[in-house]
Parts: sequence; structure tokens; C-alpha cells
Amino acid sequence: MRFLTAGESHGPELLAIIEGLPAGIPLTEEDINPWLERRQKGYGRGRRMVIETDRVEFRAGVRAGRTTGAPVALAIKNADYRNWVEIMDPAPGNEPRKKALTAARPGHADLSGGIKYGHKDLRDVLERASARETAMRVAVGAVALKFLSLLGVEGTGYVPGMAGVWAQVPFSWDLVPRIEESPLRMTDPEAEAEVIRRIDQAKAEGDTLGGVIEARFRGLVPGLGSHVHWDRKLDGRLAQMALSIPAVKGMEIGPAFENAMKRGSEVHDPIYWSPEKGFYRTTNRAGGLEGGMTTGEELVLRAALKPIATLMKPLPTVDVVTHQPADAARERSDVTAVPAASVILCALSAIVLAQAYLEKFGGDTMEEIQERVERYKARVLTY
Ligand SMILES: Cc1cc2nc3c(=O)[nH]c(=O)nc-3n(C[C@H](O)[C@H](O)[C@H](O)COP(=O)(O)O)c2cc1C
Ligand SMILES: C=C(O[C@@H]1CC(C(=O)O)=C[C@@H](OP(=O)(O)O)[C@H]1O)C(=O)O
Repeated sequence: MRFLTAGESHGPELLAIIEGLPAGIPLTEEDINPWLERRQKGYGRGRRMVIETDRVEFRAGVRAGRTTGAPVALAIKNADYRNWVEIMDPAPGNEPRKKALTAARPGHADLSGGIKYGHKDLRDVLERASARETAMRVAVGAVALKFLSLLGVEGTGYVPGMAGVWAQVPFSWDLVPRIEESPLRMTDPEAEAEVIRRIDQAKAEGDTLGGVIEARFRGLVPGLGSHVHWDRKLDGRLAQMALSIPAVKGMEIGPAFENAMKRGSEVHDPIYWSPEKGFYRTTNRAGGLEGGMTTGEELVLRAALKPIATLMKPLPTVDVVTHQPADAARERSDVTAVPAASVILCALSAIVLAQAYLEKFGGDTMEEIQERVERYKARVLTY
């Protein structure tokens, strides 16, 4: 399964084509829209999220509520486009004078993208660098999550800590309904109240915040990915996806950075076997991956999100046209997008996992894949 996306942040719409999905996945727009809604939520988002109500539209590959095996084409309209029609017009002769952006924002793609592509209106960089594109990647991820759910796999994303505050309540799957209802996707209301205070304070001071996000998956079979070649190792593939999320600057599998400071005897998960369970572990400090393959334990993916780059109290920069000192460009912005990013991490990781299932179990139809997965699960038990 592969996919491509297109679309500018303030253009008419976002688009995707997904190729290689099996026929027979029951799929409606309502499988996708709740994930889009989750991505839009979270305390600390800016005014853009008030304008948008993201909804996916099927353009191809789905008929009568099922995938046909043909490429699936998706679209999401940008409601804000109506305010940018002139500026985003592809026709010549309407060059955008009004909102030309020349004061490169430190921390954004503006300066490197401007130099690389020769743009002096940095909007030509901003429009595609914007995390707006993650709306469409989450839609693709929601399709992957639907596919995985038919194989008994479930995923979620949440926020273990942000703005210098760690949740004191450890994650458990029972807390997922609380996480879904909470303003910051945290497990712990007390930590959340303190973070909200810090977000308000940062906003009042024209500043921004980052944090740590986590995605978890349960129900995965062991042996997804492979140890035999570098680009088939699932840890590397998941890391690439995680680090492609705008503002994600670090990634770990399980408590990797904590493990690095310990002895091997405190880190590796002993292996046991019983006739009822087959092989099993009582700990999961590996985060569900060994040798580039799933172990069958819960998959735990963590990532670090830097604070948002656009500051209302701007950092010093240079105007790329005049070369004079300037204040970095700003109009409106999120103060933080950490909760949204936890949803993005879950949805995008699901794409990698769906690809790994399709590689291992192949199949043109969902039914074939389900049969093969069930047979494999039985074989794993008797291994
Ligand atoms: C959901 C989400 C929303 C974001 N919103 C903003 C924003 O409002 N303003 C901003 O400057 N950066 C925002 N970012 C981060 C930038 O897109 C990102 O920092 C920029 O593209 C540079 O890429 P890099 O940080 O990965 O190097 C957001 C990121 C995510 C994941
Ligand atoms: C539009 C989204 O996020 C945007 C990501 C973003 C950025 O610079 O990355 C900047 C902001 O956009 P705008 O400049 O239009 O206010 C965010 O709102 C979204 O998540 O759907």
C-alpha cells in the first residue's frame, strides 16, 4: 500500500490517493471523520481550527460502502480557502502582493525552503510546509486503522507530558474514554489543569509550548517487519513516519532513553512459555519491537514535539527581500498542538503497520487477509 498527498494549507482542498488497499474493506466517511475531529481538537489551538470542520469525501475506489481494490481517492475541503481565493489563485496576473511573507520565521521551513526553491514570497514554502497536510495523512491513517481493526488491532494516541508537566496517572486502555473527552488527551486531570494554566500564560506572553506524545497499539501479531534488511526493519520505518510529523524532533520505542542509562538485566524482557499462552513476557520494556519486528506485545511509540515556531512575540530575523533585520512573520498561530500531534502519531503509525500486514499477508481481498492472519495466529500458538 502506498499513498501520495497534495494540497496547500489555504488552497481549495487536500487530496490523497491510496494504492494497494484490498477489496472488501467496509468503509464509510464516518470511519474517517471522527479521527479528523480528534486531530482538530486540543486546548491551545489557534483561530484556524474554529474556521475548519474537517470532513473527508470519497472521490474513487469505494462503492456501496466497500473498497473495490481500485485506488482510493480522498478529498478534504479547506473552509478557510474562501478568505484566500485571490492569494492562492494559480492563474498568472494575480500575484499576491497583499500577504507576501518575507520575514522568515525561525523554526519554520521558511528560510531553508526559500533558499532551496528560490522563493522570495515565503508563502510558497509555508503553504506546503504547514501541518495542515496532516489532516489528509490522518484521513489515510484512519483508513489504515479501519483495516487494522478488522484484524483485531486497536490504536490510540495521548499526551504523557507537556509544558514541563508529566501526567502522574500511567496509561491504561481503560482510560481511553477519559483521554477522548479531555482537553489535552492526558490521563491525569490534575496535570491537565496545570498545563492549561501554563498554556494560558504562554499565550498571554506571546510564547508557545511543546511536549511528548505517545501512540499505542494492541492486538498486533509477532513478526511484522523483518530483521533481514535495513529498510524492512519496522522500528526504522515507524521512526521515519513519526519524524515526518511537523515539529517532531525525537522518537523512541518503549522507554528507550531511560533504558539507555540502565543495565541489560534491568531492560530486556525475559521470555516464558506455557501450553495455554505459548511464548509470552511479563514486561514490555522493548516497547513491542525486537530486531525490527513486532514481538506481539503492545507497541509503544513516543515522540518529542518542539514548541510551535510562530511566536506572537516574534524572534529576530531578516527580511529575505531587503536583507534588513525584521520581526518574524506572524498573523495567527497555535500556542501548542501537542494533543493533535498525538492523534497524528497514532494515525500515521497505523499506515506503517497496515503496510507491514499487507506485506506479510498479501491478498487482494480482505477475506483472504483475515484467513491468513487467523492461520498465522494459530501457528504462532503452536510454535
Ligand atoms: C498539528 C500541528 C499544528 C501546528 N501548528 C502550527 C502553527 O500554528 N504555527 C506554527 O508555526 N507551526 C505549527 N506547527 C509546526 C510547524 O508546521 C513545523 O514546525 C514547521 O513545518 C517546521 O517543520 P519542523 O518543525 O518539523 O522542522 C504545527 C504542527 C502540528 C503537528
Ligand atoms: C491548519 C492546520 O494547522 C495549521 C498549521 C500551521 C503550521 O504552520 O504548521 C499553522 C496554522 O495555520 P494558519 O496559518 O492557517 O493559522 C495552523 O492552524 C491544521 O492542523 O489543520
